[in-house]
Amino acid sequence: MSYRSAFRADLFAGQTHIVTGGGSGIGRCCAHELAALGANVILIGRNIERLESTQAEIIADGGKASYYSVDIRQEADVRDTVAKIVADHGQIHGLVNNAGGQFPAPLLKISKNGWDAVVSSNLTGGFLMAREVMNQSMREKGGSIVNIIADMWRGMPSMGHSGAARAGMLSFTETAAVEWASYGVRVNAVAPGFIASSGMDSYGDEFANHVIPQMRGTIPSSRMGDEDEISSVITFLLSPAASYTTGACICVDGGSSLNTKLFGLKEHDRMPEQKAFHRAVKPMAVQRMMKK
Ligand SMILES: CCC/C=C/C(=O)SCCNC(=O)CCNC(=O)[C@H](O)C(C)(C)COP(=O)([O-])OP(=O)([O-])OC[C@H]1O[C@@H](n2cnc3c(N)ncnc32)[C@H](O)[C@@H]1OP(=O)([O-])[O-]
Ligand SMILES: NC(=O)C1=CN([C@@H]2O[C@H](COP(=O)(O)OP(=O)(O)OC[C@H]3O[C@@H](n4cnc5c(N)ncnc54)[C@H](OP(=O)(O)O)[C@@H]3O)[C@@H](O)[C@H]2O)C=CC1
Repeated sequence: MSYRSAFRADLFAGQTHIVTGGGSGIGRCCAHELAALGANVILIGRNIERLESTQAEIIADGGKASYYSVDIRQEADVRDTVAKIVADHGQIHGLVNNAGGQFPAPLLKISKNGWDAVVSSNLTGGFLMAREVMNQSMREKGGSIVNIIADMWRGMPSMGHSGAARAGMLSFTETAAVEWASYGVRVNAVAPGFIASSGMDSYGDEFANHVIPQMRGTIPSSRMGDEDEISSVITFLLSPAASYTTGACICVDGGSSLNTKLFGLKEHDRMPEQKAFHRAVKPMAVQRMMKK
């Protein structure tokens, strides 16, 4: 198995975990990590080619993976797909609600359809997946759900539709954690900061050449995160190490959500040796996945 996880190799042996958006970026990386830890991984997304290719990579690495193509915004399709997954694989132990995305635009340039497309991708879709997994497996057998949100604290300028949806997803996480605790189901969230994922490449040249360098200057850790740094926290939350953790949100952002925009740390505030130190240090010290 080529994915070098920080966790014990048989952590999820005999378990089935669903990763939405598992064909690319953070979801693909997480699918690799869960498979390397023994899980039977179910990949969900719309683009069959990407799902097929991630499945093939995992199988080539000696892991178990299947995929189901579905748009998480379509209620009946989500219900039928979860039913198929349960029929094919039995109990669902974990759900990673990672699928989502948005387009950069100021509020005044967002049409109703644009708003709805983003809110349904990042809020309604996650709710539908969680409700169906709960109704069709977890309410009988327990499980763990991890919702991926974003750094939307104090607003998300230029991505206001996404910020509103992610804030909603955090509230959903907290409500579900309370309502579903007595079923043995834990529900937590992970809020990534700026992660150098394949998804980040989808916003065009202006974003890559101007917005990303500007954002990088506001990150106390002086670098963007890597996909595996999100995946390891998802893995922790799915695992028994987090058995008393529910309704929590872990920010995985190199400190960026704490850096005040007014008088906060900027790139030019750092001493040259501090910059070099921060760039050199990455806790796990290995780049486990190639970005795709
Ligand atoms: C700081 C970074 C933090 C976060 C990083 C990440 O998340 S990383 C990576 C995460 N990955 C990604 O973000 C992946 C990339 N993102 C996506 O795939 C899309 O943003 C999506 C999720 C909305 C797709 O939804 P969909 O296929 O249903 O969309 P559709 O094409 O059917 O259009 C529906 C409506 O939206 C409108 N509209 C669409 N684009 C733009 C635009 N640029 N401008 C203005 N409007 C736009 C479109 O015109 C239409 O409205 P209309 O004309 O009928 O009034
Ligand atoms: N990278 C970053 O810095 C950050 C990322 N995030 C969030 O993390 C998650 C993963 O992002 P990342 O890996 O970077 O980006 P990607 O664009 O690579 O991943 C998004 C995935 O979601 C899937 N998806 C999107 N909409 C749907 C849908 N309606 N139904 C089913 N699948 C869908 C896509 O697959 P397909 O197109 O095949 O359907 C794709 O695999 C996203 O929710 C993202 O917004 C949050 C904060 C920061």
